[in-house]
Amino acid sequence: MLTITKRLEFDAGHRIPDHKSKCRNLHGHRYALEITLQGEPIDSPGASDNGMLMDFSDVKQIAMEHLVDIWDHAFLVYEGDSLMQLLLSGLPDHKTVVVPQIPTVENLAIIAYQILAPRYRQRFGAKLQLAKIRLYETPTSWADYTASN
Ligand SMILES: Nc1nc2c(c(=O)[nH]1)N=C([C@H](O)[C@H](O)COP(=O)(O)OP(=O)(O)OP(=O)(O)O)CN2
Ligand SMILES: [Zn+2]
Repeated sequence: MLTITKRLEFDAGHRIPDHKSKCRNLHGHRYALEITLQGEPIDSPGASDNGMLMDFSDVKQIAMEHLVDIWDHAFLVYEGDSLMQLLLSGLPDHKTVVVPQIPTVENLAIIAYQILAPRYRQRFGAKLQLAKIRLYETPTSWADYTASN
């Protein structure tokens, strides 16, 4: 099995509304997103991406367009966190992203996978698949979400 991994970083705010301790407070993280793709090297002599699963710049471009540019410097708020949504809606031009689950690193890794998997599939077909998303919330805390197949 052959995989490649591209790492991107972004900053975002969140809170975990029911948390027993400090994470119920508004705070932010420098998240690191590692995108792992599985497939076979392209065999197309003379092509720019010959010998690659996918050009790392294309891996990055897709993730930036569909996820990282949207989440970077945003506040990620759970759709059930109505108090927080009310507060954020009062801030003019605030960058808020409503997510369908509580924004733990586990749930954000799953959401990132669900957003990105079809994008890579659309551009590069069935020969390539998004095998894993690893999302670091802090340098010592992360979640992995792996394709089930
Ligand atoms: N399983 C999870 N546990 C926690 C999550 C989470 O998303 N999933 N999130 C938080 C907080 O949001 C925050 O990330 C604190 O995490 P923690 O690793 O405790 O951060 P610290 O900086 O305090 O950790 P160090 O041990 O100092 O590196 C809490 N738990
Ligand atoms: Zn946190």
